Amino acid sequence: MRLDVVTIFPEYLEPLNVSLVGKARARGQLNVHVHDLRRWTHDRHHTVDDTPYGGGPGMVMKTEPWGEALDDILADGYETGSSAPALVVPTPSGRPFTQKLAVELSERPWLVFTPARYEGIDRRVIDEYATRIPVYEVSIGDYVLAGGEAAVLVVTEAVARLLPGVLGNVESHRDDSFAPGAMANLLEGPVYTKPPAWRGRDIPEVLLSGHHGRIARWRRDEALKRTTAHRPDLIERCEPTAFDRKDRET
Ligand SMILES: Nc1ccc2ncsc2c1
Repeated sequence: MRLDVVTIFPEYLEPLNVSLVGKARARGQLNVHVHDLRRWTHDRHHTVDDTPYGGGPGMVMKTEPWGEALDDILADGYETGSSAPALVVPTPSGRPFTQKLAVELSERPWLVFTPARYEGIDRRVIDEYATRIPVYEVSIGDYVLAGGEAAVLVVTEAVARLLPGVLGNVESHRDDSFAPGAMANLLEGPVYTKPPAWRGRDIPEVLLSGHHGRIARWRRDEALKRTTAHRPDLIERCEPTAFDRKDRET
């Protein structure tokens, strides 16, 4: 997979050099190019924004630098053998970013991220490229951020870990809170490791029992408890399992 990120804060994307994404890049599973948008400005001040038409607070990112940047990046990708790019526009007004969308994005060969600052990018940029390639406008949540770079880090990690060979233990996907299966749509319950006792706190007995059926049931019960407490909206979406059917029979 090829990833391009166009930003006025390239240093914000340094975390893409470390950990899971960094290792995937080192192994050649991910090809990441971070571009400074100001490279495509031509004035002394490297201007990327201007006041909004219609008035109002803040500034809007100008069309010209984005257009020149995206044209160059797409041309470079095509020339070097990449194909089927999609634009990923991080924006608070986008569709919610979910595990399902992470899976969809992970199946694409090339993503071009356009994190904005200020009040956003002039709409004509997105409309222009939407005539050529798929555009995903994506929100990572309902809160105020200064820009979209943090969202690029979130989306990139969620997508990269789904790429074949990136996660060592193929089982790791199975237990994800939002991956398909018995624990789908449930929040993960508590986890424990050695030492067996710590400041007077022991490990739940069932986890030491070696009884895999009981352990699986306990984990699902704990996940149901946690989900009921923190995300009741997910409960009606979770799949009934053998445990639930037995409960209904008894
Ligand atoms: N403020 C804010 C909230 C969510 C979000 N998602 C992508 S960019 C962004 C910005």
